[in-house]
Amino acid sequence: MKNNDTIAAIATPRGHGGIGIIRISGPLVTKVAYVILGKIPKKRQAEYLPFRNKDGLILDQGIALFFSSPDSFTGEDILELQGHGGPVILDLLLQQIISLSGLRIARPGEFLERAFLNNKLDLIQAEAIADLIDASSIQAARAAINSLQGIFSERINELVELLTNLRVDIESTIDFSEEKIDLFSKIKIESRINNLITRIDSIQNNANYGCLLREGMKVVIAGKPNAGKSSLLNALVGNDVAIVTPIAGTTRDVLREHIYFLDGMPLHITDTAGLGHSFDEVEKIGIERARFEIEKADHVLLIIDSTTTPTPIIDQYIYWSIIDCLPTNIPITIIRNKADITGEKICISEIKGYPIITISAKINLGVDFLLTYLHKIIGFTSSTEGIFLARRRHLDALETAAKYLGQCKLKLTNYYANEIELLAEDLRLAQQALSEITGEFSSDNLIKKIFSTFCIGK
Ligand SMILES: Nc1nc2c(c(=O)[nH]1)N(C=O)[C@@H](CNc1ccc(C(=O)N[C@@H](CCC(=O)O)C(=O)O)cc1)CN2
Repeated sequence: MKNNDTIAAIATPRGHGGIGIIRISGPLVTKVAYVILGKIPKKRQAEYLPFRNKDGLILDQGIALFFSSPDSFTGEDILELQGHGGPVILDLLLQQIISLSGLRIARPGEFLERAFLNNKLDLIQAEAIADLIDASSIQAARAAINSLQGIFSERINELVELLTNLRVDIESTIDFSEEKIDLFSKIKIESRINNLITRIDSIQNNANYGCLLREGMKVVIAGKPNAGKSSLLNALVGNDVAIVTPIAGTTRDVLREHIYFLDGMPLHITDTAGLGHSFDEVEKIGIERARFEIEKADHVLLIIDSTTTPTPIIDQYIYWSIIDCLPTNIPITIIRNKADITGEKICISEIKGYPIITISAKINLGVDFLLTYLHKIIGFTSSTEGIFLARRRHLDALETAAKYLGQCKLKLTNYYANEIELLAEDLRLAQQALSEITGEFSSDNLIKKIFSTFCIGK
């Protein structure tokens, strides 16, 4: 797809800074250079020049950089005007540029979109740039760099190539035989499908990990009023973010979530209203919201006041009445709080398959132990070696591809020899799902949607 219009935008954040950059991309870049600089700068060489308006008035004095098509970030002609970083001066310069006919302000992500459409990078790499900019930890940034360098794309492309070869072989069988596979071919195809399944499984593991690094995990603290939910939140995030009082029901509404970085992975911790039975209208709304939060959780920390429940076994009623009203598919860890009062040892035990950790949130006893435990159950390490950042969209596509490969294998195992074209169809659908990850076969709508979430000037 060729773009005829030339786009311009301020590429640096708004505000006062040392340097501010305006980037222009498209066929009219040389015209802009003549108007603003009076010349076309030498390719890929920084030149210190006055930036003028149409009447020759100097607006700023800075560095100009010219990249000629196709050797540029977008693949088009690009001019960068690196001036002083003040909003007034940059706006004035940008106004001058877009007042030239054929020029307009770029949409968010449009430079990257053009780079993608001109095959400078694939969709994974474009997304990795956005994720690199938005990275909230060193580990997430490293993983984004890995994706940007093509580690993820390479693994998808390898898989697509193996799939294509297998499809070609199977489809030629359809063409030339009587749609039957002999036993020898069947075994060979089966081993090739198994190889694909193993590979996709390993990519899925890596991508799950990368997605966790990007999105983090949602941990919800739940429990009866006054069990110490807010104290636990404070102990975990390390400052007094929630109001803690000994009056039951202080947390009337769900508090905003707080982020704690566990080896670079964001833990989104939400403290909820007490899960008691309240007759107070305001508190009832809080409890409803708490349930809503719990349903979206990856992990629930169900906190119990150990002073009112001397041993977990005795007070089964309290545990199970709460657990019974929680969704069954979300892992729950029971936290026995207030060990400073009961003098209980910091430990981990288990009841009916639920892990129980004894702590004192108030005096910060066992909180590190709890974090180490969370760390372990997530299976998270701080190493980003070979880890690439992934998005939910990638996980969904990988799952679809894995589903079709699984179906294909099943059909082959059951040896529906006369359904060989169905095998080929499964492989085609698996390949299509994978190609959507890199953007090779993505719909225009999906591509527009992805790029529109990027920032202006990117
Ligand atoms: N001043 C400035 N700094 C920047 C960018 C930019 O656009 N301008 N970038 C923007 O995001 C990033 C760097 N990304 C870039 C990617 C490709 C090319 C480029 O010129 N590619 C050519 C030539 C490659 C080569 O010589 O090896 C090409 O792909 O053909 C430039 C910058 C970060 N820093």
